[in-house]
Amino acid sequence: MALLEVENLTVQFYTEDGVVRAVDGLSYEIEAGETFAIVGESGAGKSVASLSLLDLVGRPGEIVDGEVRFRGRNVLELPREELRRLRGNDVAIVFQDSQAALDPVYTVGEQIVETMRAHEVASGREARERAIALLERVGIADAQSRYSDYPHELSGGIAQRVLVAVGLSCEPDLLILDEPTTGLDVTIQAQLLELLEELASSFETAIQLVTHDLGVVAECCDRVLVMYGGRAVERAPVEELFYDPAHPYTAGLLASIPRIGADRERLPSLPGGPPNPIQPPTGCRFHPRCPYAEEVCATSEPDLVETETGTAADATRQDHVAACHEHTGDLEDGLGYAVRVVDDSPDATRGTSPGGSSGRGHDDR
Ligand SMILES: Nc1ncnc2c1ncn2[C@@H]1O[C@H](COP(=O)(O)OP(=O)(O)OP(=O)(O)O)[C@@H](O)[C@H]1O
Repeated sequence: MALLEVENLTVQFYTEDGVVRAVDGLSYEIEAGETFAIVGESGAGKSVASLSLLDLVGRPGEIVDGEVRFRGRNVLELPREELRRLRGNDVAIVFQDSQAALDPVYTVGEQIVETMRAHEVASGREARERAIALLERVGIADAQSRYSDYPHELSGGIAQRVLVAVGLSCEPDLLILDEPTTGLDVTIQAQLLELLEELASSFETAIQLVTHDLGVVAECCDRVLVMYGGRAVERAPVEELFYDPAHPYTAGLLASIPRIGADRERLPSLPGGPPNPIQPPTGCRFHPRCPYAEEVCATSEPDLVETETGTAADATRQDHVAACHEHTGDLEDGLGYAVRVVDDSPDATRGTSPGGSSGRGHDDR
């Protein structure tokens, strides 16, 4: 049994303009200690999916279907008191806007100590000592004096680290980070990512990292789920996704990262914007933006299938799955992109050849 099992999660918002299906039949799993990324453009449903893990979707939203099992128990059916214990103790969420997430009237130390006290992890002097040790652990210099700082006295990078410390204060098994590096400068981003990697291995904490930035994913994740219009369009181990993207949307996301993909001009860029969430396109939701779309793409929605075999995927498999008619065998002309990733090391060039109805093959040049 995986640490977290999400099955057919479906979340709707009831708005004046109609029903928004923010998350639509999402399934995935996270193993203990694993770093798992959810990527996609703004509005793809990443944050709503994350909030759902702790049953935190408020009105006008509603989880209308699916299960979220943590250690085998459905979070969405837990009694209130158990759910409260789960939040923070077992699963912690760090939101994107760190300044807003910290309470302005409490010092950094008080916020960490209060979290420990509320979850009965530690109190009094012990909590204070542990809080200072945690601040040091997340790389904050002079932790002793930072302990007494108020949130407004912190820079963005430090505030983000403090939030990670708050998140880790109860030693959760799963830490959900929503856009943790947004708004930070590149150096601070790199430091934070390094820190997350280190924490994940030393605390054995699994991480669900939510981001729109595939560059961030490349730095520190084991597996990746790509979302588009509320649905999973691709899921793969991180290397596999970068070297052999199976969905044209993923290829488009990759094309926008500098450095990765020396032959970027051969990848399709992404014209247009995200789909209308109230009236998504028929068939494959990505088809209006897809350079390889054929008639079938507008009329029939592709299932999530294993890219090698074309057989139906389930949440449990660790391998490479995608929702594109190319992999169900229904696309006549195939995917015409090629990815050629040139590593820093001189002899580490790998790539994929252009797709076709015969399937995409490796092209180790
Ligand atoms: N409170 C709300 N009321 C109405 N619609 C909402 C609400 N919250 C989210 N949505 C809708 O749900 C969909 C998914 O939103 P979500 O915030 O999960 O996307 P996201 O992928 O996390 O994007 P971002 O990167 O911008 O945070 C969007 O269409 C959004 O408009």
